[in-house]
Amino acid sequence: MTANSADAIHARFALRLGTFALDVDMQIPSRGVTALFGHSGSGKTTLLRCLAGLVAVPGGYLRVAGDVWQKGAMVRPTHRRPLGYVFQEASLFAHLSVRENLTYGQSRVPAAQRRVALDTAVELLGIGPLLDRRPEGLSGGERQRVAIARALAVSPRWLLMDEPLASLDFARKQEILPYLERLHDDLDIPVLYVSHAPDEIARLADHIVVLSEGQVVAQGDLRETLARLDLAGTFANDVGVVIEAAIAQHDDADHLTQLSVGAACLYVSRRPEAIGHRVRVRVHASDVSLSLQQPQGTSILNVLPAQVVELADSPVPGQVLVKLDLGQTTLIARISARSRDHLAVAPGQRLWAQIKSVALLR
Ligand SMILES: Nc1ncnc2c1ncn2[C@@H]1O[C@H](COP(=O)(O)OP(=O)(O)OP(=O)(O)O)[C@@H](O)[C@H]1O
Repeated sequence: MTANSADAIHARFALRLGTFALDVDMQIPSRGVTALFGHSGSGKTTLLRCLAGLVAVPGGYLRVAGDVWQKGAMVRPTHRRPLGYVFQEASLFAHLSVRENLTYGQSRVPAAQRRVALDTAVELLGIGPLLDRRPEGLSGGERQRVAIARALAVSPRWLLMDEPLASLDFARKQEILPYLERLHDDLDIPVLYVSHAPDEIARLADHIVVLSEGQVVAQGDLRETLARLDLAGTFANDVGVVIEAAIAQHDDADHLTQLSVGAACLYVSRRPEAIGHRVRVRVHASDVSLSLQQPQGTSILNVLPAQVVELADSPVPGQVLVKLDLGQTTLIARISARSRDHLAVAPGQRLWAQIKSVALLR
């Protein structure tokens, strides 16, 4: 399904809050995870509040999977929108157990409209052992998993997640991300996932909407959008691509996994998935360097033949971004302007891209 199909989610809102103006027209697929990306103050939470019906926007329009939630004078109130909403901080009822928090949410949904069984939500988020505990005794990561399960328990037609990992430290984030990936793989509920962490987005999303100063500056397929050099200013120091590849071979002795990317291969840290499984790898532009000849005697494991597609200035002075075609995938390299001149890098040129091994051995 594409973002333009009749079944897509379509939202159009324009409003002013003090000096801030939101003016958004977004169409996203009604399957998979869409990232809503933008810097602090770009309007992400305001847009989510419009979608949830928490902000009155006269003249707004919202259609979710063929169902119109707002049009003209018709505005469906928040409590009648089949939505799950997960906030930065889990807002659970402190006086109720985890189980009661979940059943409270579900009891608001008529039995005939329940599409997600409580057991499924509990199992997907791995919170079975926590059911009889009170929120106060849970870690931040556990609380957030319960909040996500509670949002699922209302059988939403759409799940809005507003930086659900923002309040967690790195270790807790790593603990929750696999559960979010499971939602992505196992549930047929579209998710709008707000984040300003490109690495998180790269792991979870299929589609992206980029907001800047209240306006949509890009929307589309995640991999194509991350590879756009004209958006480099938005991603600043985090410019990089997402490569989707199949697991070709494991090398247990060296703790490596070989991925096949078209005709080329890429070494990454030993992955747990089986051979043939498709995985995503994010490659930061700052971890890619260029060489005119095939490097010999180098410690770099990943050296791939590439062709220059285009060049653009980097947001960092004195550096440039080079978009490279690897056959079935794209890379971006960030090199110094001096190296560009020294190597005379130009569109159409064939050269070698080297990806710093440690970058992929995390
Ligand atoms: N009720 C309000 N009155 C006036 N200005 C507001 C109001 N609500 C939000 N704003 C302003 O609107 C802008 C967008 O805020 P919003 O919270 O949507 O941004 P955000 O992208 O979610 O930011 P963050 O990533 O920091 O959470 C900000 O400049 C904010 O100060």
